Amino acid sequence: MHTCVFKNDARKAYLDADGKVDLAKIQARWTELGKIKVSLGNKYFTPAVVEKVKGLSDSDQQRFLDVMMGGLSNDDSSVGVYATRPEDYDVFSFYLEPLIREYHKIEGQTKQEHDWNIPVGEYVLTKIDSRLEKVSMRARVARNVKGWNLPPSMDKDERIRFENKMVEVFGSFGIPGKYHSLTPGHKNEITNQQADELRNKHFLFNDMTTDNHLTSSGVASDWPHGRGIWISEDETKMIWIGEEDQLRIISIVQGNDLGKVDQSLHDLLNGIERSGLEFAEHPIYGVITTCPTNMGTGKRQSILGKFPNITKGGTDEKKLKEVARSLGLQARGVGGEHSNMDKEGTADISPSARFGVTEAIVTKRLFEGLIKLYDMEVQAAGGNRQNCCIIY
Ligand SMILES: Nc1ncnc2c1ncn2[C@@H]1O[C@H](COP(=O)(O)OP(=O)(O)OP(=O)(O)O)[C@@H](O)[C@H]1O
Repeated sequence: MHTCVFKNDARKAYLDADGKVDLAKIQARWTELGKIKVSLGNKYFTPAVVEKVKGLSDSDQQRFLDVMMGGLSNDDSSVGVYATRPEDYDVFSFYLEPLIREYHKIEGQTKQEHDWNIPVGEYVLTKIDSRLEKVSMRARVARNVKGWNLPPSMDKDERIRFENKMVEVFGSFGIPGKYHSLTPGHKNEITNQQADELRNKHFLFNDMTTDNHLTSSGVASDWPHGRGIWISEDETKMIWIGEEDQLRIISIVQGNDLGKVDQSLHDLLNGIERSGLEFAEHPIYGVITTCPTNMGTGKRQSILGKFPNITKGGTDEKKLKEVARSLGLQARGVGGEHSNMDKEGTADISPSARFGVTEAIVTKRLFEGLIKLYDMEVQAAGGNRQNCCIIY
């Protein structure tokens, strides 16, 4: 079995005998990785960046190393950097800005705008196919709260304090629900079996210590302390604590109107904001997230659907991924990112863009992309709609 390495051990390879950051060792590792796969973290670690880093204080150099730990520790990273605190996006902008621009395909001046004005009754899936009556629809936003470190650099005490702060918020924000904690000894602690049941329902995130990207970057440190999930009584709204971001605010609705899942998510988000929590926001990049790929809206909206013809009975999931990419969408397996599709080609489809688009545009792109994707599924079935078993 693949063993995961934790940040404090992994970072030792990039320190000198006095415990200071050794830029030459970092440079050598990026060069080595470049022969396997060029991540954005690697591509933008230029000689000019090295010169800038030399001028930083010792503690900022240590932070800079932390930012790159995920990329340095994994051969398969495509981005490979995580912010460790909201200020990283300014302190290390000489490195992160070009990377963010490339990932989000931003040219010229861009300032993130927000727009939750998403029409209900417009993006209705039965308009695409009448059988898309009851589809699993999900929308989530990533959020972090001002004044706290981001998960890669929280220590155990900060993680536990953050969880308890959120438990107070859940008691006051007016939506009936229950908090389930993974923290040993927490008053709301659940058993491993209960946690697995929540995972099977697609509610709870996976054990983070099984993912080397999360362990090596420090995101998974102190697992399972300070981790948990709040779930509304009607099980349509949930909030993750302590995963890649401090908060993942989620709605899952079974139905066919994409606008309804947005409405549900926005109600939840407003409830949290009413409690007085202030989210970390950047004047240009929008909401601050641990991974630069989520900056902007922090929103990912998806549906679960079956694409047995494009994927040739699940044997060619690469094809679905390619087709989806050409439509500005991303296709994942149903177990979350990096999971595989089944023999019916069941996939989680979401728009890729998060930055430089509004929340409303994300929903519109999902709907418009699905029109084309289902059309391609019908074509792959030889034009016979009845050969497409599209429901999850
Ligand atoms: N439309 C959907 N309906 C129900 N569950 C879903 C849907 N889309 C995704 N999920 C589930 O949500 C869980 C989280 O997925 P995943 O980790 O890929 O995404 P995420 O929360 O958006 O975070 P990230 O993009 O950082 O990985 C998984 O269990 C996945 O199956």
